[in-house]
Amino acid sequence: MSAASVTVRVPAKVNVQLGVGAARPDGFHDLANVFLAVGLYDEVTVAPADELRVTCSGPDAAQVPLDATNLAARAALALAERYGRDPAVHLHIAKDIPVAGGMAGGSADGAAALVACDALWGTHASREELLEICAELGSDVPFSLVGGAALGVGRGERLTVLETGGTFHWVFAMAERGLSTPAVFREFDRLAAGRDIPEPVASADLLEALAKGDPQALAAAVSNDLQPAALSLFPELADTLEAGRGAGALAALVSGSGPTTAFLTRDAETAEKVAATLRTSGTCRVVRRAAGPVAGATVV
Ligand SMILES: C[C@](O)(CO)[C@H](O)COP(=O)(O)OP(=O)(O)OC[C@H]1O[C@@H](n2ccc(N)nc2=O)[C@H](O)[C@@H]1O
Ligand SMILES: Nc1ncnc2c1ncn2[C@@H]1O[C@H](COP(=O)(O)OP(=O)(O)OP(=O)(O)O)[C@@H](O)[C@H]1O
Repeated sequence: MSAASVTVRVPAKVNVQLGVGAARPDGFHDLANVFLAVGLYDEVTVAPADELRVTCSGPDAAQVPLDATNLAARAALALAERYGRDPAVHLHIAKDIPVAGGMAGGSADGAAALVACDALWGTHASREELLEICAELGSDVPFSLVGGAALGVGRGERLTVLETGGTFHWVFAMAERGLSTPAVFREFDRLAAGRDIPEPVASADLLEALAKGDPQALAAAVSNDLQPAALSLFPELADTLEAGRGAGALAALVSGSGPTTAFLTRDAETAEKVAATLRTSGTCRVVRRAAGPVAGATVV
């Protein structure tokens, strides 16, 4: 690409707590969503072109839409509209984050494209403006911009940055097929029917474990209210969770809306052992290791 291109690197996320409230009148759910950015990355490169165009490379590229529904394209269009720019750019996504895996891959590309177009066009949008556009694009998009660790409330888009006292080592098992986020929330509603759903609140123990950088304490506090819904739609994930627990993970949970499963380990060596066991378990498609927190969308 020409010298006038800009590349932004953006991480995946895991939800260490996903507290879900009852469905709101607008169909969304109030959340207590504790995000941790982990070192699995997409890279979005933007360069001037004759028209808005999206391309994608990587093992899951065939599953990524290349039309105006792509979150990277939507981000470019949103920024162009706000600043009266011509949105004619080529956006290339080098995708390493699993697609429809509950790791905010599309959201990551939206945040990355926004930062890349802002740099390419010299629009110098403020952090607040960028976060506002991110929230319009999707509930997870603001966190992809910010990275690190954060509590998201409302739809998950209203963020408070959290302190972390160390690095946490994770293993991620990608499943044979994806799960649709709206379908998982719908299944949550079905399973919750007739029950009183309390307001979700962030766990004080969990926030303390993050602040201390204590993996054992974090493992005792992680939770995901969408996990029963994801397991209901994808029962085989229980075998993956069991294989990881058996291999020595401190905690095993579904990542966000799934179907990627996440395994928190004591240290990097244990992560390698858990990854090796999962790879031969026959319960998943691909196994990756990643540590977090890491920075959000960053120009490289
Ligand atoms: C499951 C999580 O990934 C956890 O971080 C997010 O809550 C989902 O974030 P996302 O993919 O950015 O979601 P959005 O694109 O905003 O919404 C997709 C769909 O998920 C459901 N949704 C999402 C967020 C939320 N707080 N309540 C919901 O019910 C809605 O059906 C919505 O139509
Ligand atoms: N840039 C993109 N990369 C991947 N999927 C995209 C992108 N833009 C739009 N999509 C659409 O979004 C759907 C969900 O993909 P994504 O990888 O974001 O899921 P996810 O990681 O489960 O999301 P989340 O964790 O935020 O709920 C895809 O099936 C695809 O149709």
